[in-house]
Amino acid sequence: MTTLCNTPSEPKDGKKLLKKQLTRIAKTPPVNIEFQDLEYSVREGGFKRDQKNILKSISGKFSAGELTAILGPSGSGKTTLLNILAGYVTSGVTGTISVNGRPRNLKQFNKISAYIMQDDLLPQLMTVEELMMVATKLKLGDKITIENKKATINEILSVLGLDVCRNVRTEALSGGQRKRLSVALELVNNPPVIFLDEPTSGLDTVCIKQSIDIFEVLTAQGRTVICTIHQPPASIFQRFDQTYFLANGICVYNGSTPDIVPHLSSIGIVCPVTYTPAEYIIELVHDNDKYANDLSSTVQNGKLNKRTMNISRLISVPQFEKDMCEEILEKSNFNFPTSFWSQFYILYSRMLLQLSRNRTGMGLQLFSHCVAGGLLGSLFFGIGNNAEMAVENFFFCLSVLMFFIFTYLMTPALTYPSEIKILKREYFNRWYSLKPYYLAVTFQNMPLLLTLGILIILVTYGLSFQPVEASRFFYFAFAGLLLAVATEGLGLAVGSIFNVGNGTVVASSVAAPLIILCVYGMGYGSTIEPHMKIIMGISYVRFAVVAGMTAIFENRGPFDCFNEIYCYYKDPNQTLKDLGMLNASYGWNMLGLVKLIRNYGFDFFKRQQQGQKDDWS
Ligand SMILES: Nc1ncnc2c1ncn2[C@@H]1O[C@H](COP(=O)(O)OP(=O)(O)OP(=O)(O)O)[C@@H](O)[C@H]1O
Repeated sequence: MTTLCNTPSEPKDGKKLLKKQLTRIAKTPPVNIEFQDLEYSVREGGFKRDQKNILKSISGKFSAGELTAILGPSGSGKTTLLNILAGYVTSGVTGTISVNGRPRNLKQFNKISAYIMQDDLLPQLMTVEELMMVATKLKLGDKITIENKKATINEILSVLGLDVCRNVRTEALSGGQRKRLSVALELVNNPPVIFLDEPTSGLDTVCIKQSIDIFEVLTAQGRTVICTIHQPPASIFQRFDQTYFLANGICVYNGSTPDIVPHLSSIGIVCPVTYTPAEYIIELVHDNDKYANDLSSTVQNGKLNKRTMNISRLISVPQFEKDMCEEILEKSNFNFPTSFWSQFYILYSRMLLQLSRNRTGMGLQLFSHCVAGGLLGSLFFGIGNNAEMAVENFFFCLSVLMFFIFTYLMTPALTYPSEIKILKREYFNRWYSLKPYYLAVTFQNMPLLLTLGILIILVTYGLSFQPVEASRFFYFAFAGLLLAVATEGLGLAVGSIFNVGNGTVVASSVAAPLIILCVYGMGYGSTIEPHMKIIMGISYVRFAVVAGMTAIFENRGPFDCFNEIYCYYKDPNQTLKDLGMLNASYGWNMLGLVKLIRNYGFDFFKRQQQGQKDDWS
């Protein structure tokens, strides 16, 4: 069966027999989405002075029980329309969007809809079943028993044809399996509305057919399934109940798929027999505003729906009377099904599992710490009690802390940008709130950071012959580890805001002034200008260096002098004085460091929230 322009399409009567059903998650209220005079514009160009209209006063309605395709040439605004309907983009949008006849309440709507984005980014190093279990635990909450959760997972995996790869890790899945897994993860809490951006891109025809089979199953159970799609093959195109065509931000067709050819004929456009209607419309309107405008006026830019038959797959929804549907939607409050600590526990366990499986990453970190430890230990070997090496002793302290800065600033700045996409998808689809995620991400690297941090401090402290006093070692190690934690927070902040390329530049540009400010006044510490002291307070590295130096130098006996006639740095306080660190308080500097950790972490957290708000509230 094909849907070339001269062949009739397969009728949609809602009675098509489905091979597999989702019985455990089948109940869902019908949700109809209507939009009127939707406009979206962005500012672009130098100084963002030019206004670009991406969607131009389009209207339309997508109903429950209908599989809808949004089609159009590249750049016509398909993804933009989906982003707006899903609530992912809200700023710069005008017009009305209503859900079941009422203005869309975005918080409620987010709760009842799922948005599967084009980048099917999935957490690495986890199997299909493990990911499904995480999604089920987060989305179904503690009230559902583990047996029920497992049964739900089994059913979804079976219907989506993923049971054969349930123990396969995500990086080994094929493109089609990854896309289906993205759908499976969102299905566990049975969203009545599913948006899919290009769910078939990069798949072969067999995989596309499998995906459409699944969408048909979901639609027939009362869901509203809307997906953007590039030129679909004939056999796929005819399986969509409704098509919404865009060209350059306007709607050129809105109606049932089988009605396209008669509609074109009625306005004098004869679709060649070798084309599918989708291909032909795209070719007609591509770079041809006249055709696009003419076609758009025939459907009043989406206000008119061209359909001559009932295309809904729903025969009736006996279990959901109208009032009941509204009640279900009303009750969709903003609460998460799991508590704060459950979310933290589930997310933290997932992060630890991923970390523990990243053997290469752990091996590299261990290697870099061992190499750096050996290098620093041999460079500063035996200087710890030598008065002539007092300045080198300061460099020793500085070098160990610099190692922490570069290691823990660059690693998250480079690795976090890909994580942030997973966070955006999961948070947008209401898997969890940001606070437990932030807490989990802050603590995720802690076990490794503490182990490797103590290792390098132990090696360098020992090889440089620093005082063998447990308290001094503890204070020095504590300053170094706290600096590493603060720096990792800063690295996360950079990684969450910038992509890898920009993040690298920003991270090194941030580190440079912090280090310059930290060593300012070296050698003339007692004469540092008051305003510079204030500016130096910005550098949290300075707090750690002062705390580290105080830990090693304060309240200790004189250094060994090999030249008895002139031994300037015999008194440890002389070094501290020349560095401007005499009488500095270890406690206050550590407190300053803790405060900055809190601020950097908080900024990161705020940035996440702000970013999400910009996008959809
Ligand atoms: N934030 C933005 N700033 C500037 N231009 C934008 C922005 N968002 C979208 N656009 C532009 O709007 C147009 C429509 O983009 P959109 O991604 O919706 O197209 P599309 O139909 O999904 O394309 P494709 O099929 O190639 O994915 C494009 O020209 C795009 O460059």
